[in-house]
Amino acid sequence: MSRSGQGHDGEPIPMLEAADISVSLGGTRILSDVSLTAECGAVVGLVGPNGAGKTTTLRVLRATLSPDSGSVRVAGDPIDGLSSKQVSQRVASTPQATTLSFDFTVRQTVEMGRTPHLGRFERADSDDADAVDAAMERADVARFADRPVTSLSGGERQRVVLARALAQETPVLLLDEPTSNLDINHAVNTLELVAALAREGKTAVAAIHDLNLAARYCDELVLLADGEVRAAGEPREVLQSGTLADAFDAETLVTGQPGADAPLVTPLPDRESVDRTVHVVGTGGQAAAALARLVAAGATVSVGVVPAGDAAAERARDLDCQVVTVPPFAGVDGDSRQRATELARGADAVVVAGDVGDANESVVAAAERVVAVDGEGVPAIESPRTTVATVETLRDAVAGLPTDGELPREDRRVESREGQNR
Ligand SMILES: Nc1ncnc2c1ncn2[C@@H]1O[C@H](COP(=O)(O)OP(=O)(O)OP(=O)(O)O)[C@@H](O)[C@H]1O
Repeated sequence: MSRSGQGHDGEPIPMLEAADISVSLGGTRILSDVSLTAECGAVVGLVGPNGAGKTTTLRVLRATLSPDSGSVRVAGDPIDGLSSKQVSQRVASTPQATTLSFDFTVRQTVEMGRTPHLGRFERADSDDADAVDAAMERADVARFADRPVTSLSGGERQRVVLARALAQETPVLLLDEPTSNLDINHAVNTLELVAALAREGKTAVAAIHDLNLAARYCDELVLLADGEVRAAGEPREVLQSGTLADAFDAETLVTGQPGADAPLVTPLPDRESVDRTVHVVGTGGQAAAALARLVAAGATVSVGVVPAGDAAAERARDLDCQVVTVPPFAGVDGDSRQRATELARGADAVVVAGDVGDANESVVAAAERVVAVDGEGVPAIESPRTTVATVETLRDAVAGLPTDGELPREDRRVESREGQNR
């Protein structure tokens, strides 16, 4: 092993590196030119739909499957040049299905993790016992130590196989769906443990189905679909609606996780996209919620005038919408009002939500059609050009609008004033 951790050029050697891996099984191409790099101390998440090739990639990384082409290096050394014992001194893995069918106790099962450190027929010593105890403690299975593994629940067994991998004391951990059977508390604890192990210097590659847990706990993600890498990088770079639509064939809304610097992916029902341009006028949480719904529905959304830093302005920025902002407490200047008015005039509809403010009166007045989101601060406007909706029904209200205006502009102005005065 290249213990210095540095190559000849002074660059750090990745702890695990796969380059251009291709695999065919039963005559079918399963992986095509898959590459990934896990630096020392990193948690890399493998994400992607069922059948994408995550488990197959992990099998190649732990050398239980030889690729047709491509190479894997562990700490700089080609894995195919290592004996199986050497591989298991460097790489520990947990399988996807935890079928521990033999009637071993939890302790005996975790002790199996010490095998790569023992000579043939050599007995475990106190160092081994300490490693087993520590592993059981960290995976929260010490209290089951003397129970047969077959008596444990699926989630408890999953933690036992993690303990077995930890007892192996390898620099690399490969985890296939480590949280699939776990309740949310144990899922979070398990990934917190993986993150803590990484901070202590271990390198982990984990196949994780839950994109939000993956986003929160992985330094980097590799998105696989149809055996190919579709995106790789920091979670924020990888988890984007367009990329996810392509890989999962599903509509998602990507926003931010509360209390964490990580994206939040919300799957959305598979419905036809709303092909409308909408200008949102309003501030606060309700306007932010309205514009998120509209973006998720496929509408082209602009926002404003809105004070910079307002929830609606922040959400618009997150979702890459055109937004007209003014500095907080600065009032609306003529130029900003003019730009927002043009956006409203060019849109199929203006959606008013949350606190609209007097300064936006002319912006609303420029609208061909208005959808008022009923709620605190928004009057239930009634006029031929105005539809009232809730945030929940907003998508259908906008989808149902005609794209061609039917009302002459003079009428619109009158109705607008009526609407504003109530
Ligand atoms: N031995 C095999 N022979 C033929 N096809 C196989 C074999 N093993 C796996 N496959 C196929 O390879 C593809 C990738 O499987 P893999 O288990 O790597 O996907 P995955 O991303 O881990 O999926 P999941 O999220 O459902 O666990 C699947 O279509 C699977 O059916």
